[in-house]
Amino acid sequence: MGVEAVTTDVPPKLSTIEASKRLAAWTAVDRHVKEEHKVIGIGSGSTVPYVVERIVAQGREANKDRVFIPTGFQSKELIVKGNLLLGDVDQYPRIDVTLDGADEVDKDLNAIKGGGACHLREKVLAEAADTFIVVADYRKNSEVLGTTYTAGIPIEVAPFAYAKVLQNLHAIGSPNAALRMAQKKAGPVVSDNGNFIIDAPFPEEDMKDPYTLLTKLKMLTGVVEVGLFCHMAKAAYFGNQDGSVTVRWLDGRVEHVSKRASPLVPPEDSTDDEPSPMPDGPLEHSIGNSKGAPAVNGNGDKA
Ligand SMILES: O=C(CO)[C@H](O)[C@H](O)COP(=O)(O)O
Repeated sequence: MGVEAVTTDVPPKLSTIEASKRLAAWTAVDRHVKEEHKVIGIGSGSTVPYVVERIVAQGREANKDRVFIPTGFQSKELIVKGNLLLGDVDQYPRIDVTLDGADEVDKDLNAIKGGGACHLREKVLAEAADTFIVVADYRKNSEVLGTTYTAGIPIEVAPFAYAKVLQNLHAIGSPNAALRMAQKKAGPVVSDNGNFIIDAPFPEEDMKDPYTLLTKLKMLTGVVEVGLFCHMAKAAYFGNQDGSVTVRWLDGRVEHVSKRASPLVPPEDSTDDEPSPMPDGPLEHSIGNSKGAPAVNGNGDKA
């Protein structure tokens, strides 16, 4: 039996930012979590609960023979509370699709991740997936990384090596790199893997070439993983304030899904669409890029 058509109950009123997160998450789930997908990676952060909410709404039948792989404590809880089957990447090193949040995404779909200190497991699940999809609100959609997320690049380090790595980071261009301290505990944040996190801000010139920076940081002995995800996501979905969704694809296309096509808009509301910054095409959304990319269908496959 196929994925059930999801009824769009009018959801509770949310703040604009929360509504944008939900919009991005629901649109991405509707397009990328298909009947044939049986192993699904679930990321971390405040957008991911909406991902799980939408997957649960596909119904018991759709989810009964699926297994869900978490990226940490939070997503494990979401999976368990959603009555979904919990699995581990040990058992399922190949994942059909992983959906995750991000702290910031640049125009080339590079992302900063690790604001929640989960980026080691997040990167493993992103890499293990045939398709990795990022979901976020409009504030995360940037030209260059480090524009809105200014805390620095999250770097997971072996506790034994943290002082040495900090010294290395100060020497290679991040003088303000610092150990992330816990809020309601004396001492550092400890990741789900028992490691420490360093936040390392770098100047814009480094952030413009995140792949080079990533390779440099990964070479430091004691670094376990770096919260720069380069060339990994197939697409990033950003929920906008006006109820539309901007989708950036890995090949450079930028798609605008109008409010009219949103899973959140009940049919009777579909005519009072606000003017869209980009024209609506015949597929209820428009695609544009400077390379004149071909039209795509709702899954991002060539139409
Ligand atoms: O990388 C992450 C955790 O390590 C999160 O995905 C990232 O921090 C985004 O979270 P949010 O959706 O709450 O902004």
